[in-house]
Amino acid sequence: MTIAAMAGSATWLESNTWDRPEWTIDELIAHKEGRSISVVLPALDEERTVGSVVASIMPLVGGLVDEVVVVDSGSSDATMARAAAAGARVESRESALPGVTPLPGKGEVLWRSLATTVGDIVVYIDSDLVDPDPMYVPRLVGPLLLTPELQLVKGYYRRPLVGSGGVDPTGGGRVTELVVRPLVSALRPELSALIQPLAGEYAGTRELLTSIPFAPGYGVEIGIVLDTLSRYGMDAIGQVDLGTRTHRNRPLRDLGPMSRQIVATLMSRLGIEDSGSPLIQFLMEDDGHSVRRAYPVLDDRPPMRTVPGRTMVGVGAV
Ligand SMILES: O=c1ccn([C@@H]2O[C@H](COP(=O)(O)OP(=O)(O)O[C@H]3O[C@H](CO)[C@@H](O)[C@H](O)[C@H]3O)[C@@H](O)[C@H]2O)c(=O)[nH]1
Ligand SMILES: O=C(O)[C@H](O)COP(=O)(O)O
Repeated sequence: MTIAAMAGSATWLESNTWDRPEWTIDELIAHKEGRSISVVLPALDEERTVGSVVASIMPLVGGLVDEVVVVDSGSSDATMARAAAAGARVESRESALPGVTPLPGKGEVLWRSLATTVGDIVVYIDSDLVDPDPMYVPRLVGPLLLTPELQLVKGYYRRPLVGSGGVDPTGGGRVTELVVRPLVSALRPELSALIQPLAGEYAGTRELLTSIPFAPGYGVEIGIVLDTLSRYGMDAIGQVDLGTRTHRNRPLRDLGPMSRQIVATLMSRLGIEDSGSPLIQFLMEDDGHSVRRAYPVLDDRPPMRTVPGRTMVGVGAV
């Protein structure tokens, strides 16, 4: 933080951005003060990367981290076996929350993870990361452990885009830059200083995460950010520099449906009615085109603490 931040005259960007996180793991452990930390990886067909992401976190278990759980999203490949071999506890959607029929999507597994973990702080890490930095988790929990006002800490980073033309070192984050940040600046400008609102690497308090609804698909991250803002205000949100983050870049045709869902969730949080109409994609082929429709999901999962049988309060060390 800057001197202005420490003097109490800072903007949110100055006071709530940790741009040079240098805590040691031992320092962070000393600040746990009885709080437990769960790390959750959502995974759908990530057999190529999930093992190395788990392996980057396992050395923290028993010290800073209390449990590492991969929640599988219905994979048909060896994701669950690779995650278990790397040392994670692996849960299916059904085992994470028995008795509730699963919905498809990423938000669904993040929501279910709250029923099968106990940490006072929950850290989400995507499982498609390439060469993940072992300091992601320590950096994400640092602000939460040290700053009582915070409820949510998002990672931010440099984002390469790997394509047929090679690597563009800062070309990644296409949905973030072309859809989400422009909409945020139009509709919730106070969030404009949040560098990676869609980051899949973030940490929140159980108190926050169990008290808000979850969009079941790719709307989950923008939903969490907007709900945190409306319930707790900007002072409850922080962001921390994680360095460089490389992941599997999806083709443009997959990012349209993702964007359609994010727009629907964003509008619902702002009280703007969505038509519910699909995004219609015209996929050009050599001899014509095919048409694909992507419908947004407009219903949310309820706050986990309202689900029968789930009291969902922090229970201290695992
Ligand atoms: O139905 C799904 C889809 C994805 N995932 C997992 O979710 C993570 C991120 O999914 P991905 O399709 O790679 O998303 P990105 O293209 O990386 O999209 C960005 O934007 C999304 C929408 O905000 C966020 O969810 C992502 O974390 C963020 O990186 C990966 O571990 C996936 O295996 C699931 O578990 N279930
Ligand atoms: O966060 C995003 O904007 C999407 O995940 C797309 O990211 P990419 O352009 O780095 O693949």
